[in-house]
Amino acid sequence: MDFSIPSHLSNSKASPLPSTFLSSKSQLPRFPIRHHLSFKSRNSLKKPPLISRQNFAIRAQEVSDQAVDDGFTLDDVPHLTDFLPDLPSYPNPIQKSPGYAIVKQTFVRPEDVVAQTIVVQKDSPRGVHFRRAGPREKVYFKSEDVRACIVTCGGLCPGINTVIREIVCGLHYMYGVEDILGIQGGYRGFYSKNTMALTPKVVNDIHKRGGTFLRTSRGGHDTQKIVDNIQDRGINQVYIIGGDGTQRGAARIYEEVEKRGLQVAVAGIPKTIDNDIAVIDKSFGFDTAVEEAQRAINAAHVEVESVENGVGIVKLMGRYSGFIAMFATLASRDVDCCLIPESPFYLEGKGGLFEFIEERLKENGHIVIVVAEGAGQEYVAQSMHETDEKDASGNRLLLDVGLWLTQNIKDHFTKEQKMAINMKYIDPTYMIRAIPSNASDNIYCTLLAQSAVHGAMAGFTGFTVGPVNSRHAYIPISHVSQTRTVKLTDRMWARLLASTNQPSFLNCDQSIGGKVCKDAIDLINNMKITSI
Ligand SMILES: Nc1ncnc2c1ncn2[C@@H]1O[C@H](COP(=O)(O)OP(=O)(O)OP(=O)(O)O)[C@@H](O)[C@H]1O
Ligand SMILES: O=P(O)(O)OC[C@H]1O[C@](O)(CO)[C@@H](O)[C@@H]1O
Ligand SMILES: [Mg+2]
Repeated sequence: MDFSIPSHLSNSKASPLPSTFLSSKSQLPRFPIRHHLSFKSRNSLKKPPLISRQNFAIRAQEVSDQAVDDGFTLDDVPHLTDFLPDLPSYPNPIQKSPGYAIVKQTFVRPEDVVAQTIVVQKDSPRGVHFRRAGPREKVYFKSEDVRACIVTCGGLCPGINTVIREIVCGLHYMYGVEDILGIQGGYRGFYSKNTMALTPKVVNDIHKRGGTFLRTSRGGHDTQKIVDNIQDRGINQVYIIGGDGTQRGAARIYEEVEKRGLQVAVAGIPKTIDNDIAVIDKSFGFDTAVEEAQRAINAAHVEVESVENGVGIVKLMGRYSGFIAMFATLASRDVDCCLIPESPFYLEGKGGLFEFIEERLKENGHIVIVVAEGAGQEYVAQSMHETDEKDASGNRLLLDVGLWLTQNIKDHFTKEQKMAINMKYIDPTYMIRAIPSNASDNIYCTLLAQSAVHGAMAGFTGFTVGPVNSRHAYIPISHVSQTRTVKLTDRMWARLLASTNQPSFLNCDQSIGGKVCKDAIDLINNMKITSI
């Protein structure tokens, strides 16, 4: 095992690091390293040696006294040697693979990190950084000893099959791994279904299909049973593709694996159609879904502009986050109003939706509204029989805001005999996620899969891979299991309002809309101003 300090770090002249990275005394990198203590078991484990890995020479505790006050933090991911300090390493076989043999810089430099915030001011602290993803000089598995498995959990998303395919091909063609198992039907598949052998031949065409080749499910996460099964089957690399819930489950698996001291690398690949995963730039399949949503919006627009007083409503996915609706609206320019879960709205009175619809109908003869499925749930609940139904994973089941909105608009205009309207309601929710990924998502999926494979082979564990400011990084799982929502105070929402010229629903004069407006204003006042 090579725990020595890389030569370029022990010699300041040869170091590629800027001088501020280096301590004048030791010439070691002065990175304060933040480990994820949310993985509680870390504390109880034996401390690794001072210089524990090939990549970063010293650990947080030891560098704290040397750390320069430039606010640089490495938000590090765990490594197998943290709890298996005597694990041997091997030269990375990738340098002999046909693809990489001629690459100029085959390996990611150990000190390469990715900044979480790239817009900074001259004097601002350097901030949080993540390890850059990619192949490392040393690996902690012999190819012939690897027994990998792949599991997909949660809802569908374009590109899952591409990720599966590229994990299999990446393991096989880059690292010569031949033993790869598919876990079928989500987490519960670990202990209730047979596995299937995955080879490049088996997965060759699957990226052309929507859905997941391995099938999926919600619920059924039993950490003990899953890790028992991993142990019984001799699996030592686990690739887990799924959303925020899945990543929380992956964190539990990692913790248990560490507790049992198993040489098992746990790698998460973030998947969600809602784009609600924190830290990463964007989730795969999101662009494909937004593109597919254009077809529904376009259909609504064609319908409503061909009739008198046409009102088109398109319901799109987005349980707690309105990213699909927001981006589909911005992309389309046929949408007059976009309603998302994060932005409260109201129907009646001044500044309300009815008033806006009437104005647009008078002005243009038609209107298109995009509504995210999670929008306005509290109002729907007031008029429908509220239930507290949850899916198998514990996610609240949503009431149908599309039908509710359609009915309320119809009632308003017909009952009050204001004007005869022509309502067209389109609900393409599942259609936008059940398709194969587009070209750019396919490439993105390939990068995610290959980065995950490099990370696991290099012995990293308890990590999720994803792009942060366009560079792929290894991110502690606990970060990405938080739900990201649209921030009304970010410029992107302002851009949408400027594009549609829809009401912001912040007029608090009316009694009917008053509570909702007040909530919205309170919400905005309590938000930190950020920008995109
Ligand atoms: N806190 C948790 N601990 C352990 N497992 C969890 C946790 N939350 C969710 N899971 C498991 O993760 C799997 C997927 O969760 P969920 O159905 O919420 O989908 P998701 O991964 O969030 O994807 P999406 O929301 O995009 O459909 C389920 O099998 C569920 O049991
Ligand atoms: O497949 P199901 O269980 O109907 O889930 C639908 C949900 O999954 C998502 O696509 C992803 O969380 C949501 O947008 C949607 O509410
Ligand atoms: Mg989720």
